[in-house]
Amino acid sequence: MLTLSAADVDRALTFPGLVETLRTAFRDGAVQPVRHHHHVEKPDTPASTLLLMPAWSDFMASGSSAKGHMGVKIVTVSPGNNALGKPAVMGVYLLLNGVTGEPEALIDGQRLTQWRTACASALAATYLAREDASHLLVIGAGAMAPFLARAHAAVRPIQKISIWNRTPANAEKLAAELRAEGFDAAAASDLDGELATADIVSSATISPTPLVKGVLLKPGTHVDLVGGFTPDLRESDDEAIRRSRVFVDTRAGATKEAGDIVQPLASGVLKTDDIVAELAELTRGQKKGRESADEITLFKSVGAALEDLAAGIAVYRALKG
Ligand SMILES: NC(=O)C1=CN([C@@H]2O[C@H](COP(=O)(O)OP(=O)(O)OC[C@H]3O[C@@H](n4cnc5c(N)ncnc54)[C@H](OP(=O)(O)O)[C@@H]3O)[C@@H](O)[C@H]2O)C=CC1
Repeated sequence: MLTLSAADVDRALTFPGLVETLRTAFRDGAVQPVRHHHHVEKPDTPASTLLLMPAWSDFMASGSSAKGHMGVKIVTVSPGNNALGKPAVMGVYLLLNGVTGEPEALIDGQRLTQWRTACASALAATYLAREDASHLLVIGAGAMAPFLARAHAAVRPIQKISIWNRTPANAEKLAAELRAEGFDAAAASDLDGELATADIVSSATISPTPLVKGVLLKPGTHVDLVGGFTPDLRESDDEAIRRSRVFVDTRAGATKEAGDIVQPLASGVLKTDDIVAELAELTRGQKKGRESADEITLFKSVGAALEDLAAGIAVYRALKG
């Protein structure tokens, strides 16, 4: 069995490559049971969330077990980690042979998650962001943020990246990292001003209260919400939902787990039928993404085990020798 580190994952993947891998994976589908979502209470730090995310190749649909894989991600989200200077998301991915169940690779789950989440957002942006989107606002400067910047820049002609973060010093640090990679990136202090001018707003925070205020968004904006992963977390307000055509990674996940969708559904601001499409429907051409230059589109992701399986297979194939 291969043991693959974050550096191995970085070596194996490219942003345009993984976007296309995920496009194929969502189009073809995989078996992905509802993930286990456990709340781990602790006396002296905020509760952790423990997620168990299995998926396997849809052997019955393909009619062949020859090329399949099974896999499971064990991932935790511990908001208290930020105060310790550590990222909230930790995890491992175990890839198994689809026929025999033999372990094939144990992959750094944190890094696999960063790549597949960012590329799922970029995949959505290929359907939902304006083709000429050039100003990206990233909200949050944690582990996900640089991956979201790189992934969006791989699918749209991004000229300028603004980064707003609760702790400004972390936004400055990320901006410097992205500038060293050749991006025109700068930390921003005026979130409202940035929301009013950005073409793509990509948010990956653990904020319990909305940061993306819908009233400020300009026509044509694409909003990419990555952060909120429980019904009580929320990155966008009701007005953002009201003004947008709303898309999700999976209806099953987003309508159950994402506060940005669950809360407006509960209050009646959003109806189930208002969710235009999930990624599988976009990739299969069953539903259309952006329909006009002026509409505001909003994509909410909570993550899907199929993304980990597809990314895990891509890493394994690239490195197995
Ligand atoms: N949709 C999906 O598939 C995935 C979603 N996620 C989610 O994305 C989010 C970010 O993940 P990641 O970058 O790995 O996490 P990190 O822990 O590395 O970063 C957390 C970020 O959130 C900010 N933040 C934390 N608390 C608040 C708050 N109360 N108000 C405003 N900002 C806050 C932090 O700011 P500061 O620098 O000030 O601490 C930091 O920018 C998490 O919620 C995670 O669960 C992650 C992976 C996959």
